Amino acid sequence: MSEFPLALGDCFERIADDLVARRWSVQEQALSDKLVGQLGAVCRQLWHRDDLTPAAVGPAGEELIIPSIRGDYTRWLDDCPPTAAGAAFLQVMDDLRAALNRNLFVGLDSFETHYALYPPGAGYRKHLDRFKGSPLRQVSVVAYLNQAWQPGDGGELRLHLEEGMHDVAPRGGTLVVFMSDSVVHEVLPANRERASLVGWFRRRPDNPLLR
Ligand SMILES: O=C(O)CCC(=O)C(=O)O
Ligand SMILES: [Fe+2]
Repeated sequence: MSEFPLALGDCFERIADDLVARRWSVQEQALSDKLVGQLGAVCRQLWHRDDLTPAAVGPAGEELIIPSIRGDYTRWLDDCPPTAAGAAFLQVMDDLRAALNRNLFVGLDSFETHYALYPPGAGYRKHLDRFKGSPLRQVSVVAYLNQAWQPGDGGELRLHLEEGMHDVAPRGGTLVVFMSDSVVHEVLPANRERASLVGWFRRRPDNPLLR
């Protein structure tokens, strides 16, 4: 049994069902307080030690840093000193990947993830996560690391859906999962530091069915 159990045991099946039915899923309290506390502490420590770098927009080779479009600071988990919490998060994501492959028949074979910190006032304008420079991204995941997030703190993830807009508060433990190629979304500015782990499940480059 992991040191960091998931709070909700059946959460992966519900995520898979939601993705089939409507391409997005929000699961509150999916990660335990302990795991959120430790991952959040790592993210904030990286931030306060100046170990996060301004995130760029645009395709590979043509990246630009434009804080009015995207104001977060990031670092790949793979590029951080290993921690038990980071390993536990990767294990949870691997279990989710297996559940999605079982239920959606999508050959997801790898996962990339970075810590992200939005300073107060920073956001990320409307975008899709799959674009020319990252054609292999299939499914996006955001795990929020903000304990005691209050209504009025801002920082919502706004999903732009056919049925209208849907805002998600970045409360610690909430997991948001959506199809990278079709769910347009944006991050609204917050009044306080907003920490998360953002990741993407990728497909094998050679699967013609998934193009
Ligand atoms: O932090 C979020 O709520 C979403 C972040 C995002 O859209 C991204 O990094 O691509
Ligand atoms: Fe995004």
